Amino acid sequence: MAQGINVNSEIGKLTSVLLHRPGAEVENITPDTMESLLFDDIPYLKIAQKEHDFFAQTLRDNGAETVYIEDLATDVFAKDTAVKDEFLTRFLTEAGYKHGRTFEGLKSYLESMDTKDMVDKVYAGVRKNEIDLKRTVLSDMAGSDAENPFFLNPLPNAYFTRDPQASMGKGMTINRMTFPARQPESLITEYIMKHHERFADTPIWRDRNHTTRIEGGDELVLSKNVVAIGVSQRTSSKTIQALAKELFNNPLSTFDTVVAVEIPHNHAMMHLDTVFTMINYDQFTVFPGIFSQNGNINVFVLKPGKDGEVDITRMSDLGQALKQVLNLSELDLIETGNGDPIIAPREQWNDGSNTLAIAPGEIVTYDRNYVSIELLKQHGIKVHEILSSELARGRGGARCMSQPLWREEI
Ligand SMILES: NC(=[NH2+])NCCC[C@H](N)C(=O)O
Repeated sequence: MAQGINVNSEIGKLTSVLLHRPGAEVENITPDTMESLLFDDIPYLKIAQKEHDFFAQTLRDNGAETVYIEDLATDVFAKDTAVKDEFLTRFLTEAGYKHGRTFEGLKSYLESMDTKDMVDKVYAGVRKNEIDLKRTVLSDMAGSDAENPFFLNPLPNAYFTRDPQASMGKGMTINRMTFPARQPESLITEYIMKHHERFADTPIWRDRNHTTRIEGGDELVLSKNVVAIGVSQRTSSKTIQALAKELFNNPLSTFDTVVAVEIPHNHAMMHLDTVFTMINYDQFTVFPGIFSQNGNINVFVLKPGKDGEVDITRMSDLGQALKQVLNLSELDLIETGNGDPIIAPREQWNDGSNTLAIAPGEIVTYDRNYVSIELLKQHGIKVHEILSSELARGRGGARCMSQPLWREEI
């Protein structure tokens, strides 16, 4: 077991990675809640779990330790009941229950469980018919609250462990998530980072106690010095500038360049890593739909300025910007679906651009995107294909489902 975090690239050999095995939360999605829970369909859980186990096995077979976030949370809460108590109070408060009978009822219900069951329940959600609060309140009988069968909503996006936090160098960002459906996920991260001995002394570049948003799918570590961050549906430009300032001024950080890439703000491309991933020193996947007709895109290069401020240079050529910040003479941008107007958007929708590099030039990706896979192979990439019928319904691929904790240096 490696202590702490070490992620100085997107491509260094992956030796430890954080996952979450999809559980009962996925079966608590309904047609009515699908949209607010950020799903496009309801996955068949049994198959989703098989697919996820196959993914995890692929990572282990290739030398990575797989660490399950639900196990880390269980360690933390089982070890210290005061921490567990504080967590439950905050979790319930953030869910809208500050005190009173519902708060007390939910808290004692969760506390009565074995810690692992409690953690599973936090992910799964709590239905109103699970506990009898012996109360008569209007909100149980009328209005939108009455329509919701849950006291605590499920967290079905938790298997996308990439997003609630992001490893960056020796540290981490713990993210303020955009949508309520995902906000509780990073509270769990906060408790793990604060209380698990594995992460003692890990610097936190930015915590979740902000009103401006950022999600891990937008945070790419291109090198020891350079991070790329998407300006997206989920990550605001304000957050990027504030994070850049922190990274440039914190003595524990090695980063001196942040590249902000503005992408379309929509559900199909909610994060930068759904349209762009790094797969080798000088090779990237890219979805051509992010460029304007003339091939341009808004790219901003942030550098340390005077008096701890940030200097910003605007560019419009992604390739040019990448060459400049990474000191490359050549660059290979490999287009999802070979740039075909039908195949590219279809394969992007099913995360064909979303690859997880496990070593330079070696990636894990969904099997269904066979046109992109063939092209990647032609460009010399070694591809490990994983099963994808059910997992893909949540709109995330191999990179979204993994949070690297340790990568070897490149
Ligand atoms: N890193 C990623 N691209 N994650 C994908 C997350 C998908 C998830 N359904 C959401 O909308 O939040």
